[in-house]
Formats: sequence, structure tokens, C-alpha cells
Amino acid sequence: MVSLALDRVGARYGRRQILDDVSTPMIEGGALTALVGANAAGKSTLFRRIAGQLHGPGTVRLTGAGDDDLRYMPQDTAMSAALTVYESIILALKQGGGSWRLSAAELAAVDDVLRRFSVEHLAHRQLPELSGGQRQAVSVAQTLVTRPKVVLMDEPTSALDLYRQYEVLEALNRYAEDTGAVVILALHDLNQVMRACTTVMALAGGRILATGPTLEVLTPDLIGKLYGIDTRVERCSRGCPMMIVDGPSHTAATAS
Ligand SMILES: Nc1ncnc2c1ncn2[C@@H]1O[C@H](COP(=O)(O)OP(=O)(O)OP(=O)(O)O)[C@@H](O)[C@H]1O
Repeated sequence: MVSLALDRVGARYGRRQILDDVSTPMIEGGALTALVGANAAGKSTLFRRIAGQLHGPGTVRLTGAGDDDLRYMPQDTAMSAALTVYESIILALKQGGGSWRLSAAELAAVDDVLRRFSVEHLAHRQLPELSGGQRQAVSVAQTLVTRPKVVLMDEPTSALDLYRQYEVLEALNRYAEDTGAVVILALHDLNQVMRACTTVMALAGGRILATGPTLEVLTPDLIGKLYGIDTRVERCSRGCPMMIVDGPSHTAATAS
């Protein structure tokens, strides 16, 4: 089983300290973990630090996976290359080098990821012709084609319609279950978090404010602290917990 833990991790841009002493318990693979926090709280910075794109104090401990097994999908992914979706996924698969030939297993991996994320019908479309939501779904497929054991995704559903949000989160959940991968998603939609993610890490002021099982961590009290918003949790007609937003509170302590 794959797991990831952070021990007193820090990060800065120039003199500006963004993350300070970020520590987490062991995050186990096989299910989705959400990273939540206000705008500018440092979620992308934490992903860059875990992915090795930024350096700083502290330790990122990976168990059952090496640095090569990690993929980070940033918030904005470039899709201007004159490639088809199919070609772009092959390119993502071959990014680590090796033979230019495609083995039967690699061809199967490309087919699998196209099917998992329902982008088969786009296989022969050019990347620059895709809509924003199509681009995002393709980007998820590119990220997962190598079957990474540690996956960090920055707002992977922000451009998707309601049905596609549900579909992509379900597919990500199945991916985590099938591969045992650690999959961490930065998400702003807390209803998506409640529906899809088993564990939550909440970031504020450059530190982890809370981490643990979703329904235990995402309390109205914590949400008030993170976003300055009053909320309550109710159940939808199918029994799924839902966050109802009542409005701004006056207890905000969000990151600068
Ligand atoms: N390349 C950079 N150089 C300098 N400062 C940066 C850089 N990238 C981000 N920052 C700053 O670091 C802080 C954290 O930004 P980050 O993108 O990590 O936040 P975030 O939680 O992902 O935000 P959002 O929810 O808005 O995407 C912000 O104050 C931002 O201005």
C-alpha cells in the first residue's frame, strides 16, 4: 500500500514564507483525499513542494512509491500543441523516455485511460479545438496514463458540468481503489469533497488546521474559520451529506 506523510514542510517564494511547518499523519492510498483552504492559502504551493518543484525545509515521506511514481496536475494546463488527444496521451505516457515503440501493455493503458475518463470520442480531436471542460478531462487522462502511485490534482473539476464532475470524481475514486494510489485533490466545492473524499486536509495560515475523516473535519465551525461562511450539513434525498451555505459569518480567519 502506498502512503504519504509530511513532516514540518515549509516553502517560500523569495522572502515570502507561504508554508510553515506543514505536518500530516500518514495519508493512505486507495481513496481520495481533499486539500481545502481559502484562495491563496497555499494549496498549489504545497503540491509544488510535494512534487519537488519547490524546495524547502521538512520531509515528504513516500512509502511504497518513488519520486518517479508521482504526477502533479496543475490548475492551468497548456493545450496549445498541434496534437490530437490520442497523441497527447501517448506523449504523456512516454515522457519518462524509453523506447519510442508502443508495447501492447502501453496501448492498453492509453485505451484504459480514454475509457475511464470518457474521452474516447475525443481521441482524434486536436487539443486547441477542445472546450474548457473537455481539456480538463483530457488533462486528467494524461496525468493518469502512467498509472502513478501518487497523484496531486489542482481543482480537477473546476471546468466540468454537474454530470461530468460526478463522473470524473467517481472515476478518480475507482482509480484510487484499483491502484492503491494516494490521490490528493485541491477542491473548492465542499459538496464534492463530502461526496467523494474519505479524508480532508484543511490548510490556513501556512499550516494544516485540521486533517482526518471528511465528516469529522468539515464541521461548520472549521468552515467558518477557513472561509468566513456560516454553513450547516443536511442530507440529500439519497442520503448523501450536503453543505448548505447560510451566508457570511463574522469570524473569518482566512490566510492572507
Ligand atoms: N510563483 C510565485 N511567486 C510568488 N508568489 C507566488 C507564486 N505562486 C503563488 N504565490 C503566492 O503564494 C500564495 C499561495 O498561492 P497558491 O497558489 O499556493 O494558493 P492556493 O491555495 O492554491 O490558491 P487558489 O485557491 O486561489 O488557487 C499566494 O499569496 C500567491 O500570491
